[in-house]
Amino acid sequence: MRKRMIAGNWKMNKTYGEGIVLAQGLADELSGGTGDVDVVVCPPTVDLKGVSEVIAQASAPFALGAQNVYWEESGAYTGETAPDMLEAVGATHCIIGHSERRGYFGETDEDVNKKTRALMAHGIVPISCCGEPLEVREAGTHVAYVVDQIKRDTEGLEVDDPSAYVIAYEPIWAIGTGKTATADDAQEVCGAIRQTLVEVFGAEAADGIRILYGGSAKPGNVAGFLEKQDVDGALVGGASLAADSFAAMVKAAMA
Ligand SMILES: O=C[C@H](O)COP(=O)(O)O
Repeated sequence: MRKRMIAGNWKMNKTYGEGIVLAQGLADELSGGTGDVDVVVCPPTVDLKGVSEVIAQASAPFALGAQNVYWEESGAYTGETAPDMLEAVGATHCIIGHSERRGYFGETDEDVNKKTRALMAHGIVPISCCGEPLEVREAGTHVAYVVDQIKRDTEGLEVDDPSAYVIAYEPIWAIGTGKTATADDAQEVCGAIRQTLVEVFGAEAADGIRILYGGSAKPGNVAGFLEKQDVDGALVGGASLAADSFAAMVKAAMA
């Protein structure tokens, strides 16, 4: 049985002080616990340490995730962050391959593959994103597009603990647009991702890997996605920027 996961991607929002306030608000909202749901918040890099302290001080029932990582251990890579730097501030998860990083910063499937290996070597859970642009969806080739992405992103990988590797399917046309995929749209692609994971890792591992949906997910629509067989949670952007809406999504996942 896969444990549901609700992950919040703050993207490039919230200064240090604002991040502390949001994390504290979320700790208050979720003080009753999150039941059998894994909750992760992914603030900007400079906010990680502060949010980590809020989690520790408030015994908050959520984990800390980063939004990016570099695969080298250290060295002359200006502006980058190594896996052990994330570990040192308490990050246990890390988003990689988000379409915004792919689109604006040229991140490739090869990069995603290297980042996955680096994170896994440090025991940090990758939340590895995939998803098709609008023109691919309109051409009706979205399933093949995402399956190819998954095959490249996972090439040569070994997954010892399926619960420590997470995929997020985010159709690019649904991100921050208010235009949501239907739950059936999500299931179509998430089902194909699961099938691909069976081919890549075998049935047992594939059955334990969580697949999240992301793209204008909100308190009002998240339950519909979670009803689907191969959708195990949500990667939330805009609705994770307010404690009450994000907490409402966690509570919907607990129901
Ligand atoms: O990482 C999160 C996704 O890009 C979804 O963002 P959104 O919920 O604002 O559409």
